[in-house]
Amino acid sequence: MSRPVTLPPRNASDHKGTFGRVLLVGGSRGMAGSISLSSIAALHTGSGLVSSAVPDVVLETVAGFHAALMTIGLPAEDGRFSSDAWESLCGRVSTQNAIGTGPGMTTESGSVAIVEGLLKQRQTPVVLDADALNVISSQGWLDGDELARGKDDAAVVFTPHPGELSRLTGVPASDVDGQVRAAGELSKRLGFTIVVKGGPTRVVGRGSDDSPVQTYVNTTGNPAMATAGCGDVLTGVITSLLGQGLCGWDAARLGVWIHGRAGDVAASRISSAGMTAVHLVETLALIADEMSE
Ligand SMILES: NC(=O)C1=CN([C@@H]2O[C@H](COP(=O)(O)OP(=O)(O)OC[C@H]3O[C@@H](n4cnc5c(N)ncnc54)[C@H](O)[C@@H]3O)[C@@H](O)[C@H]2O)[C@@H](O)CC1
Ligand SMILES: Nc1ncnc2c1ncn2[C@@H]1O[C@H](COP(=O)(O)OP(=O)(O)O)[C@@H](O)[C@H]1O
Ligand SMILES: [Mg+2]
Repeated sequence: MSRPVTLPPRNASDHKGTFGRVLLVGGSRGMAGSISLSSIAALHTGSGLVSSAVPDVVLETVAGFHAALMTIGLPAEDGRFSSDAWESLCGRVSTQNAIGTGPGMTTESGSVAIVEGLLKQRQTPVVLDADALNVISSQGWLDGDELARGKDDAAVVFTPHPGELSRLTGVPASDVDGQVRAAGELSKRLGFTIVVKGGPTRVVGRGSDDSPVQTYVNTTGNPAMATAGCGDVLTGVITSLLGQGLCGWDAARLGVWIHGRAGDVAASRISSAGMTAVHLVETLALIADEMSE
């Protein structure tokens, strides 16, 4: 049960500001649950303040999932972000300790502008998942080195499943070793940390600017997690850990570890076939102290 890295224990003088302010951006009409799961996962892994920025047509739905969540309604069209959503969001970016985006947001023009804006800014760490990654592949933004991170830039963490990674790299989902190699090349070229999801999940990245790209193989998790929304939960976990001050490499490794551990505990308490992402996110709250010394 060895953790790849630990969080410090909480002190008596700590307050919510100590544990970071994070923002989860995504969702659409029909996929309001995805970004809600990400946001609740951030609350359940220790973030002090969590907001969800969603198309305003789903604001009440998302707010109704958890009373501790703050919600920001962004301009919407046909149930998803409209092209001016980024203009409403961009002023809030620098107020956050970390931002996660992608779950449930579709790849329409509003999402394209949000992903572009978040990649261009370099102050706030970001996690990109699901449709944020699909936007990047469809726009061909990985072809050049424009997105490359320098040593003073905030972390970028990608969390693709094999289908998304195939769209990003061209390596088919069936070629696991090839996908890990392609993720390593991407990480080396652009300085990102890349979570290659699967059984087991691998994290590819580097701990500091002068260390080589490494691969961490996660030891937790199981096939009960092969159910809708479990990846959305991971997006929120890693965003939460970045917001608590971990670097991309540490947030991704500890994130996949606690996420898989919650999956193991939930599967044994519920059942392998019957466990859902809701059980997973509830279990995270019960075991979150396992991340601390
Ligand atoms: N409750 C919700 O609102 C949910 C919304 N979701 C959203 O639904 C949208 C579509 O995402 P999906 O991931 O379902 O669709 P995708 O089309 O990205 O992924 C599904 C395909 O990817 C491949 N794939 C996925 N995992 C694989 C694996 N382990 N091995 C091999 N191939 C694999 C398969 O070809 C599969 O058909 C996203 O916006 C996503 O965030 C999902 O996250 C599920 C839950
Ligand atoms: N067989 C498995 N073994 C271990 N973990 C798994 C397995 N199947 C799925 N998972 C985990 O569940 C999550 C699924 O993510 P993803 O495909 O993005 O789901 P969704 O988009 O539906 O939320 C990943 O973190 C993955 O590692
Ligand atoms: Mg996913």
